[in-house]
Amino acid sequence: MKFAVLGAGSWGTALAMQLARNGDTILWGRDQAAMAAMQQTRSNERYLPGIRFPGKLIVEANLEQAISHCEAVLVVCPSHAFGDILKKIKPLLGDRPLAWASKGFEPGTGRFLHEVADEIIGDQVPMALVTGPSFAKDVAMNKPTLVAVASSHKEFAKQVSWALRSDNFRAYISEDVIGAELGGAVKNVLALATGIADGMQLGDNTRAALMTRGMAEMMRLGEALGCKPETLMGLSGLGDLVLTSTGDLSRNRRMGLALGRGESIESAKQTIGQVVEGIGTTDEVMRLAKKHDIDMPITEHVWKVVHGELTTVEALTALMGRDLRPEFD
Ligand SMILES: NC(=O)C1=CN([C@@H]2O[C@H](COP(=O)(O)OP(=O)(O)OC[C@H]3O[C@@H](n4cnc5c(N)ncnc54)[C@H](O)[C@@H]3O)[C@@H](O)[C@H]2O)C=CC1
Ligand SMILES: O=C(CO)COP(=O)(O)O
Repeated sequence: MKFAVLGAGSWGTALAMQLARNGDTILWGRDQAAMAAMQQTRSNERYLPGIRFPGKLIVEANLEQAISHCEAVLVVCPSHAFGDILKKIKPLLGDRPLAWASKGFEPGTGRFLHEVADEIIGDQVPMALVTGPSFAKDVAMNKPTLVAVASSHKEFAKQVSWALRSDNFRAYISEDVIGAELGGAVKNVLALATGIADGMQLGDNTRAALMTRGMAEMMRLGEALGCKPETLMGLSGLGDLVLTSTGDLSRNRRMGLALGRGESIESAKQTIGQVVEGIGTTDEVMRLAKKHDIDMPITEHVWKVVHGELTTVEALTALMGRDLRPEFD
């Protein structure tokens, strides 16, 4: 199946490279100059410097051309741009199936991306999402990686998973779309939390505690939303939480590290220079937690730090001072 990958940031480029290891794959990005440079160097020097594209990756700066020459579309943009891109491609999509690999919620409404896709595209085409522990750089460098493909259309999930498959890449399929999306979003908030703790040099015990109790928060919210617990314990939840809470390639972790060292969000954003989904996702996870009356103290205290209501030290003191309770309710 020939994909057009829409979004030529680090993850879109890496996924297009992975698909192109198997067959012709189109990579489209909105920045004409950046696409021309990619065409010339056969690499994405801004996001994945020095890593050459496979021969079957086709760089395309024209959106209509990209879609008309593909059999399926994979959208890989920041979550805040997801709805806009879908509206733009809807008239071009025809009966091509649609996948995405963005992680997060629609800002302002807190809707899951599959809800946004359902509203804009409807049941016009099969849909799936790709998620799990996968740093773009490692995938671009062809390091062994496992992801999950979630869809209510099992056949399309299988097609995506086969299109992505290689000696160093395996994609497991799942029918739990909400669980897969929730895991990939909440782990970004928890990567901020563990990053903050590491930036404050609180040590290994603290990181393990935040990851474990953060996981408990994810599971509580997941239960309220009807997710399968095993999805959250799998690649899209725990797997991605471990990766982004411990791996310094994570932009969310690096944002947390900067906040923990006392830097401002704005200055850290400048330094990182790429999308940090966890900042906006914190608002949307809090919105969901309140709506479903779920206790999520780590998320809540990340929210307070991000919104300047507490310093990192005050947040730590407040979390450590909470009432004692059973580990499992
Ligand atoms: N980088 C990674 O390792 C991974 C990223 N993701 C997710 O993939 C999504 C994209 O992230 P990255 O590629 O890493 O971000 P990035 O910061 O590397 O690049 C973002 C790209 O999106 C483009 N973009 C922004 N608004 C757009 C719009 N309205 N229309 C078209 N293009 C637009 C930008 O021009 C830029 O090329 C995020 O949701 C992220 O959480 C998921 C797994 C791994
Ligand atoms: O989702 C990711 C890896 O699975 C990338 O994480 P960051 O967005 O924190 O870099």
